[in-house]
Amino acid sequence: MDESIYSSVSILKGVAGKRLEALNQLGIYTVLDLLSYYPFRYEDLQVKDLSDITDQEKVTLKGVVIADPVINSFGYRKTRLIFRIAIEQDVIMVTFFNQPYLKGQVKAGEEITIYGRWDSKRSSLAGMKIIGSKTAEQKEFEAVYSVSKSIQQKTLFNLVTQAYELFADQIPEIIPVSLKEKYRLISHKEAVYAMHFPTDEEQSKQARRQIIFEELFTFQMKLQVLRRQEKSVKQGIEIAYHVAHLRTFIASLPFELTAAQKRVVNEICADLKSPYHMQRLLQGDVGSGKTIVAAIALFATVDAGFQGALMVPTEILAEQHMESLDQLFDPLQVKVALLTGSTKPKLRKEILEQLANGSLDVVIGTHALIQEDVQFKQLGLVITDEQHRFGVEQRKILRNKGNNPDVLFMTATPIPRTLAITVFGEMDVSIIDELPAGRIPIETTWIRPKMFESTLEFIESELVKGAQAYVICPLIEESESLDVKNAVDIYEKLATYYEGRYQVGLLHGKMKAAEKDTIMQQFKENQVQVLVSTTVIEVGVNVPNATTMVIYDADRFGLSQLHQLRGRVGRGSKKSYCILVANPKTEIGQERMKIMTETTDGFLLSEKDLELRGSGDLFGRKQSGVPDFKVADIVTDFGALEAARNEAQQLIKQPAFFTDATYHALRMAVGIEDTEKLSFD
Ligand SMILES: Nc1ncnc2c1ncn2[C@@H]1O[C@H](COP(=O)(O)OP(=O)(O)OP(=O)(O)O)[C@@H](O)[C@H]1O
Repeated sequence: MDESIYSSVSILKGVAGKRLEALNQLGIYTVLDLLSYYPFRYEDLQVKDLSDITDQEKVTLKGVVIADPVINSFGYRKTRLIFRIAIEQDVIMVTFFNQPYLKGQVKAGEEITIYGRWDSKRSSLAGMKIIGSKTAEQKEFEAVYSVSKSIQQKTLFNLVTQAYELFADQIPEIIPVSLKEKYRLISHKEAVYAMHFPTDEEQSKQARRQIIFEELFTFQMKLQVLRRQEKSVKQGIEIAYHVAHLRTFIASLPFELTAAQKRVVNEICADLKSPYHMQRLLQGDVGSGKTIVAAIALFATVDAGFQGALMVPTEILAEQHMESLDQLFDPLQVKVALLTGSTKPKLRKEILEQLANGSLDVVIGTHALIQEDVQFKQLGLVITDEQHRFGVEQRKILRNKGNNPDVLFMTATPIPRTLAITVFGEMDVSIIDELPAGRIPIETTWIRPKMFESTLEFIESELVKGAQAYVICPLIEESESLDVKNAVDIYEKLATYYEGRYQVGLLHGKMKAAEKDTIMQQFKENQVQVLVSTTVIEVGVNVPNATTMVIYDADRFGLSQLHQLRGRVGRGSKKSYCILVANPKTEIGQERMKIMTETTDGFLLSEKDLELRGSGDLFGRKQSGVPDFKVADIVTDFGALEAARNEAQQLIKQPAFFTDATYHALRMAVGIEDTEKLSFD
């Protein structure tokens, strides 16, 4: 018989047609899916003492039936089954509406356990179900499933029961015995049983522990397998740079690298030199100095005779990187070019030719880099900045442009460790966890919109000292053109206010690229002192002379985004300020503002963001590939996540730990076709 736990649920009795459809809608296709469809909560059926319960609480009470019940009819075909029970010295009334058939279970002199809603004024219980009598076995917990209109709790529960009875022995055990012992985990079979049919709280806790670990472990194994495949199937490029050249280059920089920068440079360079394909995520808080690390990696690549590409999400950022890299590379005869959507056709053609014949060493650009006609002679390294803004597909296209070049992803959004491990688990991670010396922490204040006028004076007190300021405009959800209107209004207001003393500039997404460049350039050169902008400047912009950041509607941004915006100031040696203008209506909104004023630690903020908003909101769950675990939660189960990751990393090197059965279970869970080989070597 080839019916198995991996077969369609339709092999169960009573599953066909509409019911099958309803199950499918809940994501239940196979018997295993059904058994893994866990209750989202349990009804506590533990018997309570009368002295411990409050009015309208749902409780379980146990007593002795005083006399046989009576049935009253009322209204149209409505009935009331009424009886009294004695609970020690007390007597209470119990009423069941419209369930006259229960009469047979209620017998004078017998013990009975009833679940219902307590009415303390009347000393009565509105019965919901009889959970223990002479004829019914008593449970302390009852599973509650999230169901749809087309399928009922009871039906689902009965199907789960049927599936368990038939297929319990086939419930896959993925976790090797050695790990189970180490983490004192029960078997998956026991866990599945206890998830659906727990008899006490302890059992249900043990079950959750097992399921959480199993989910996280399976996911981490999957990442490890993918990564192994990537490493073994595709050999990377060996970038054999000259250490002495690299040292000279680093020594020529205008500043000494921080210890953290040195560490990540070492990590990246070791990867470049190895014949493996590098997939590394470089994480660093705003202003921590990632650009220079990218520059060093690009230099090493060029030194070894390869080309490098740096892909960024906005033209403004591309321009900015072009400028700073050109300054560094020009004296060394490293040729750099900028390629964006607004590069003129003639220049574009030239750049493409030079990339193809190898006379251009480094190209910096936006998504224009991934167009089909862009070909490289010897692409060795691809760096993508702010990688979560690019889709996976776009990254792949760029990667495929060479002979499997090394890849470095940079992100200024401090991804919480929890997320980094889950989402980017297949990558190596380098972290810059230190800011260059001499930075003064940014002072953040939160004001109400009506106090905005006073900020104008404050800004001026900074302008007087020769510094510059950003003003980020209110957000309009529905329409970018309304955002622009807001920006224009504020721009006009400020331009009038500072007229004759300071120049105010305006920047928004609807402007042409050339206009944006001009205004950015003017701001960089301090010809414009106050830049009014929509959020287009959010990522990467580096004007160290700017010391004030005013953010309108601050409560409508996530903490990570606010931190990004705030990170545009405090990039030099001058003291900087951030003013949040907001009138949050919700408590969470207020808490967010408060947290912002209390810390400038980007990692802490993004952890908080995750707590307050949930991981889905941080990058958009679908895009980020944050897996939808059934029970595990990457924030609260962080400890288990780390353990699972470490174990997966070890185990992938020691396949002997897997028995045929666990190996098969893992293969099924990871979703690897039979024809593919799980690569362990
Ligand atoms: N080791 C260092 N010592 C002093 N200044 C440094 C050092 N490293 C970088 N800087 C300077 O710090 C500023 C911020 O660096 P950079 O623009 O690379 O930050 P970033 O990590 O890209 O930040 P963001 O993600 O916000 O763009 C720049 O002006 C840069 O020249």
